[in-house]
Amino acid sequence: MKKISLLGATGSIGIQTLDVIASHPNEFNLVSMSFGSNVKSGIDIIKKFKPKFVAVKDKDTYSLLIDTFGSGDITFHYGQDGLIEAAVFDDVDILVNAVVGSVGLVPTLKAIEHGITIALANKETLVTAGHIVMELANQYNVPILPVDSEHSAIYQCLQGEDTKAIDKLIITASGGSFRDKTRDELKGVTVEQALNHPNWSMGAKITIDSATMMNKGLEVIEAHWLFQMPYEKIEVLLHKESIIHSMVQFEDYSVIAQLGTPDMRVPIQYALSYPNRLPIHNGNRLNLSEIGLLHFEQMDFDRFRSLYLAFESGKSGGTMPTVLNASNEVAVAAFLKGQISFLKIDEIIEKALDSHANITHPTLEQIQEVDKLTRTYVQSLIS
Ligand SMILES: NC(=O)C1=CN([C@@H]2O[C@H](COP(=O)(O)OP(=O)(O)OC[C@H]3O[C@@H](n4cnc5c(N)ncnc54)[C@H](OP(=O)(O)O)[C@@H]3O)[C@@H](O)[C@H]2O)C=CC1
Ligand SMILES: CC(=O)[C@@H](O)[C@H](O)COP(=O)(O)O
Ligand SMILES: [Mn+2]
Repeated sequence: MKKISLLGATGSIGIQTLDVIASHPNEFNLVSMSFGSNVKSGIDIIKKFKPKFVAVKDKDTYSLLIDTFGSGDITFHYGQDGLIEAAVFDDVDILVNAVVGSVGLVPTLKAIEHGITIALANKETLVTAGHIVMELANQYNVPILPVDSEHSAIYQCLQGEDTKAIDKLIITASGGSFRDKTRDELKGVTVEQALNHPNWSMGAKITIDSATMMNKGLEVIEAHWLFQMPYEKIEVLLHKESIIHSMVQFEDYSVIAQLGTPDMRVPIQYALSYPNRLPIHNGNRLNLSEIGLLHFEQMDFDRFRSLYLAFESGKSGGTMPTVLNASNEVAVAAFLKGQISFLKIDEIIEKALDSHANITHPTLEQIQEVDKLTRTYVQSLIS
């Protein structure tokens, strides 16, 4: 029985992780969890899964939970300290980090220091401080198991392979909600249109990232760190069907791909059951003869400016990816609130990057400072 801590239980990945846990009660046990402000969903989850520890974002939600559940079997906490305690509670075996944004960084680092295996959905953590996370994971010999579908696909393709024989990683991209629009046609697009992803049902932030193609940019940086791969060996291919979740080309030019219907429970479950596989509950079998042709196109870096900015930030390294991530988080939140237009997202990120003096080998404290300053700077641009 693996003891699981789940950060972000009320989110898209969180709910699907709970489905995996519930469908394999002899394999997984939820002992600790966190959520933000979705109290109704949070209370339902607590009643169903009966975790021993629950962390929430703020004190008001914490007080409400104490009123609802009393101070008996479950320990409640809130804020950043709560998130960290939830991550490392009672020597859990696996931390599923499914919060959104760089708030997931410190809990991940603390869990690594406790020797807890990390199942990582929260890609912002690796983007903002990849070198620190990977160095610490090496030092404590802690596996970082990818949950992101493309990275899980690559991880699966690499099982039993010699990573030195990799020619390149090929990350597939659906193209997001506006993949068939020109940049000019993006001028008047609405939040509702942007949230309408063609293949995946996901949280709001990642769905907007997918529409700007920043999601793919973040994934390129995530792949760089997870697989220790130079950027020159990472390619992004437009693949509108989202059937091939990613591929690896080897030096003999053999290509190994992982395919499946778009169902995040598969990579989540693979991370939880690794190195074994388990049957998937109510899954959809991939039927290739029904699908017909699969299509691939090269990426247009002028059309998808965010992808270009992400590659450039990744190659520059240091604190540039931190600025990329923080400016994107603030710009996307502003777009979702109707404060800026869709095309302003790229523009703001580029301004933030242009105005930043890179710190080449930043400490955690420097990263946190740059993250904070970038957020303030971008807020000032917005207002
Ligand atoms: N959704 C998907 O299919 C995929 C997601 N990912 C990545 O996984 C991560 C989660 O994405 P997704 O599930 O879509 O996001 P959601 O927005 O659906 O869920 C985010 C979760 O984090 C909680 N949360 C948000 N802010 C805070 C905070 N400041 N402190 C504590 N908890 C917080 C939310 O709580 P509440 O709702 O209660 O406020 C919610 O439980 C992201 O990094 C995303 O890029 C990667 C691949 C696929
Ligand atoms: C399911 C998943 O992993 C998402 O990151 C998904 O890949 C988004 O799709 P695109 O960014 O390719 O549109
Ligand atoms: Mn992905």
